[in-house]
Amino acid sequence: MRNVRMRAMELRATFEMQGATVVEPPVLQPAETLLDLYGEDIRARAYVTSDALKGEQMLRPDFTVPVVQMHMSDGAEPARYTYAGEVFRRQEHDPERSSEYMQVGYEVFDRTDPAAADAEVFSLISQSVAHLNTHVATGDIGILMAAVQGLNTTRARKDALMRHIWRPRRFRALLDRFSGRVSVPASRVALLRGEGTVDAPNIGLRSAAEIEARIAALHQDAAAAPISQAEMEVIDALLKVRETVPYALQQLRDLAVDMPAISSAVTGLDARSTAMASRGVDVDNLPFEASYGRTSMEYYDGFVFGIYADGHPELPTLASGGRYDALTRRLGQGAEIPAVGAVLRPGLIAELEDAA
Ligand SMILES: N[C@@H](Cc1c[nH]c[nH+]1)C(=O)O
Repeated sequence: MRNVRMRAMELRATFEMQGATVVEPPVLQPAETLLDLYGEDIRARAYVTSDALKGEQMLRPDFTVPVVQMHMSDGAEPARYTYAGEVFRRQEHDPERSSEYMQVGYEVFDRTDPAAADAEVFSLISQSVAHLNTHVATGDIGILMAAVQGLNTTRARKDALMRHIWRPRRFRALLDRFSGRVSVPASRVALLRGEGTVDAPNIGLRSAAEIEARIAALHQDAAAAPISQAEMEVIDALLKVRETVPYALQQLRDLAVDMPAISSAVTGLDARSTAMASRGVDVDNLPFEASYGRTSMEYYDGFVFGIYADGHPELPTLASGGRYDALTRRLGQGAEIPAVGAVLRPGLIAELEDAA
């Protein structure tokens, strides 16, 4: 097989030719400040080690977070960056997958026209794999987030749903509970009635105050009205949207009539499709799934996409990416900038090229 590193450098050079600046974030990254930004899955899969002077360090699980941090501390605007190098993630559930592999990425920080930036990233990345047989999935986490934020329910319930957007089954279970579709477990009912409190020494990780706060939150939640049937129907319909972009847009516009909170996110999808079409993307046949992208990178909050090799369901994505506006805010110390990017996996690309 051809050298993966060389293939990675070639791919990076194509992004450099588009005007991106090459960056080389260190392999060792501060875990205490950065690890939380990835979310639960990556937090459990990062290689973390301690350093007496620098504190907990991790092998970078991706480039996006270090690049955002670098950009927010001293980047000029707008900016385009490219990089190539290894990332590290433990694969405890899937020994077939590598825990160390190369990525080549392209990241755009540009506040002028987010739809155009989405289209730019998508079309450049797609062009890099255009010679291979692939299929694409696209989605928009921002639509689901807007739907959750728009629910007529308590802040605490919305926060819980937002946290679990990334875990579709837990998300579903919460919705079922908040809407009264499933009844409250007997143990919870007993707890709320004040039964079952035992006079035991406090030996757990949580302090007595934390336990009391949690019980108070459960009482508040029990007193809240259920999420209405009508809202649940819109959410159910939204989660099922799986069409080509023009049909998906039609369905989403219909849903926005009943749930105006998603309107501006749907308008964003419309603008992106127009921007993609003007870059030559065949939008009429481009798949869109409202539930797509609820995966390991919890910093996405808008456009998401993945490109897969045809006939290789066992392989991870050849390319994937999305928008992460809120991440720039979290690392920006008051500043923020809309941002979007994606990575290619040169190792998989070279493997498929060799097989062709
Ligand atoms: N960093 C992401 C890919 C990405 C780059 N930019 C935006 N998303 C990953 O490793 O999966």
